[in-house]
Amino acid sequence: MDHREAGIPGKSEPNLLDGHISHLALDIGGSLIKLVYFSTNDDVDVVDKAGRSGKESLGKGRFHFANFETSKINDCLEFIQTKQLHLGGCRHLEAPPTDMTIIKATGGGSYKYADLFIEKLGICLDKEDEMDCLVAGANFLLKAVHQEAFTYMHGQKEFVQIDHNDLYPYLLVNIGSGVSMLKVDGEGKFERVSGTNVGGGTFWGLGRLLTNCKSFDELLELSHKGNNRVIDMLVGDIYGGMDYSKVGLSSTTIASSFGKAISDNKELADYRPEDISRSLLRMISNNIGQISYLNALRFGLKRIFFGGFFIGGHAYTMDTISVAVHFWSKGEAKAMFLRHEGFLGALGAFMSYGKHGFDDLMFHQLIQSASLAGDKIGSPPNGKSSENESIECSIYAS
Ligand SMILES: Nc1ncnc2c1ncn2[C@@H]1O[C@H](COP(=O)(O)OP(=O)(O)O)[C@@H](O)[C@H]1O
Ligand SMILES: CC(C)(COP(=O)(O)O)[C@@H](O)C(=O)NCCC(=O)O
Repeated sequence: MDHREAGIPGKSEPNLLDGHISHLALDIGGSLIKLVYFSTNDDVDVVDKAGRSGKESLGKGRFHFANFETSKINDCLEFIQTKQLHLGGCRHLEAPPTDMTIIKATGGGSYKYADLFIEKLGICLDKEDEMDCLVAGANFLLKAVHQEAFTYMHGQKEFVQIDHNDLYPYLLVNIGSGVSMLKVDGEGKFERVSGTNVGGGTFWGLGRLLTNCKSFDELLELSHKGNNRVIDMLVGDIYGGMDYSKVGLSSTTIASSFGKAISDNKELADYRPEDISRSLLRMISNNIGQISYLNALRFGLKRIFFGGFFIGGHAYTMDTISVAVHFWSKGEAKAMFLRHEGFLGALGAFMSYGKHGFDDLMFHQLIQSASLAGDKIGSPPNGKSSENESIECSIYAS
């Protein structure tokens, strides 16, 4: 479990149980469950449509992020129970107090596990469409959070200044278990233009079988120490060490991922797991980068934002995707990454509280609260809460 919360430098961590958890939203995906919740100490007076007033826990506070493996859903239920996050669901002012708590949720698991949430926590999952949520989450982050988007190439990270008047259209590529590609034209205006079944689940699934790794983080760690050239067939391997310059292929370009394995006369056990992992990571990242660019080209899009937990802020993954986009677009298109890349769906589900019962929910005055170190921008690969991050903001109901 990776749990990121609070952490404004120089400020003390809030005791969440003392504070007020106002809302919880979930994204239950094929691999991971993502939680976003908002904590505040303020109570805000709200007036419902019939003119009745009541207290609603919106105000100045912060978003917190946590994630669990979907296969360990019971840990997630326990976390929600222990932190009493489910008490911060949405209950319409008109509703009698005995009514079941409603929690916004998205992802396939919001259907698959709906009964389990009712049974274990008495929570009714209010399902929101996954693609709607991804887009809402991405638009929110891009518009509201300072230094959210960045480019990453050859070890260089550069934050991208987002011009709110010139954000659309863009291509959103969400790399989860599988990959969805969406052309985004505005708030709630988008089309899912493509996807691929070769995604994060493929890396983890194939990698586990080929290396016997016990965790995703272990597999990723291996890739850092590997050399893909041991297994990949390069252009130079085919062309006697030379470039194939007539078509723009250098000798070091991968001609065929895993291609060396056909002629090496070796068994799986003869290859180092490190090299297998690196080759696999590169194959999948490169393929996604290429398909993304081709879709951007289809619609004349210059900007491609990548989300999803597969990226997880990992330098080598981002580098490979960026190089692929750069290579195929001849430098015309840019791959951009998001700091909260794994939480687009969950944030989008959170935003959807605004559609039901809190019509005028407005997100205001967002302040980035955490400074990030090194090249690890997203969740720590080992799943430990070594990096604290949250988004501090104010929410007003009016
Ligand atoms: N701790 C982890 N356990 C499993 N997969 C992880 C982990 N951290 C990152 N991943 C990667 O993230 C992918 C899931 O990304 P995510 O955006 O959460 O998709 P989904 O919504 O399908 O769960 C996995 O398939 C895997 O490649
Ligand atoms: C089915 C999904 C939308 C589910 O989302 P996920 O849990 O992978 O984040 C996604 O896995 C996907 O888009 N797969 C690719 C399917 C395809 O276009 O071939």
